[in-house]
Amino acid sequence: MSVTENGVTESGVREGGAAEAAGGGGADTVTVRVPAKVNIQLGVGGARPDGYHDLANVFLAVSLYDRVTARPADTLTITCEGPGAAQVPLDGTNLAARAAKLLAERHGIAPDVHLHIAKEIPVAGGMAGGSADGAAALLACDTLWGLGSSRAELLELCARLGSDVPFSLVGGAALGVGRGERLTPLEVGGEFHWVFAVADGGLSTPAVYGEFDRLNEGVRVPAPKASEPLLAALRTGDAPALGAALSNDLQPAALSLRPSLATTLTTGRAAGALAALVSGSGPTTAFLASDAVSAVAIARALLASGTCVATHTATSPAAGATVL
Ligand SMILES: C[C@](O)(CO)[C@H](O)COP(=O)(O)OP(=O)(O)OC[C@H]1O[C@@H](n2ccc(N)nc2=O)[C@H](O)[C@@H]1O
Ligand SMILES: Nc1ncnc2c1ncn2[C@@H]1O[C@H](COP(=O)(O)OP(=O)(O)OP(=O)(O)O)[C@@H](O)[C@H]1O
Repeated sequence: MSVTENGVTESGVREGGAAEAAGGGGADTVTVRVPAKVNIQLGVGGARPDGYHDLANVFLAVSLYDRVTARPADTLTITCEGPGAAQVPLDGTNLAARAAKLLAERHGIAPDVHLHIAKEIPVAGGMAGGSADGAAALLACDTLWGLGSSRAELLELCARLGSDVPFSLVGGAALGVGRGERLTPLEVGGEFHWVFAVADGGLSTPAVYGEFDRLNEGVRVPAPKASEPLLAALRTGDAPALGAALSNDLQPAALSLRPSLATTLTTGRAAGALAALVSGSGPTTAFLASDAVSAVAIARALLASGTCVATHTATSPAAGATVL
């Protein structure tokens, strides 16, 4: 695994101390594991006056995880390792840092903590990697500082950090409405197998929503609504039916900004995927497989095609943020 270690304080001063980057386990450290998500339906309405879009967002957590370790420190510092770590900001804009500050502020304490992020979730990939780290940091700091916040209190803070953050805390499957932050848990009747193809470089979520608005200029975008056939397929664990019902209203916008993703989608379908779609705002593409063996074959074909830089196989549902 490639490792990038950069200890930087909130004011941007680089620290030494790669030793800070150790995993959890000791009495003074708390490690939280947190999953990535794929949107199995992303229904997007027209732009709201506040710049957000109303969604019918069916989230599914997948077994691809970041780990966030919190340990006491003199000031708030962040380190990050793993693929894409060089693209992760280590200052106060990191969602994990923002989470620690928000929680500390709520309790009138100083956010003096070192947060180490072990990253597996693609950065700026449409799989809610930053959101996952925000949710994980909230739970890790709450545990480290012995605050005992309720689930409702944590969810309220998650929603302030970002639209995807509440789902990273709860995991499983859920329908998100409003800007995606108001969740109703969904029943999942079986295990689903996925392949994720990581693209070269990321896509900015606001840019993809902006492209959605541009493509829909002059069009009356209907209010989004969760698909009944999709929810039924999820409930019964029926992979072919789920494949037939997958949809992402942001996909045309992501493909418009990154046309090469169309070839990745075609390659995965040709390799036996039940269905293929862009994950959230992209550019990661998601492929539903009929079983674990097929998933490995699809991942191999995608990598061999050169249309992506890495692949991950994963299953769903996966548990939300969990203290290890
Ligand atoms: C594409 C998704 O990942 C699907 O789950 C999410 O909708 C994005 O969620 P997120 O990254 O947590 O987004 P936020 O941090 O809340 O918002 C970032 C930006 O995305 C756009 N945004 C986000 C959510 C939403 N319902 N409508 C939007 O238009 C807005 O431009 C916003 O300023
Ligand atoms: N902990 C973090 N991990 C990754 N990126 C972060 C983090 N904190 C802040 N960022 C910033 O957020 C941007 C988006 O990264 P992120 O990995 O969350 O994208 P994403 O997975 O596409 O998000 P989403 O699916 O929620 O729209 C990055 O380009 C980076 O500048």
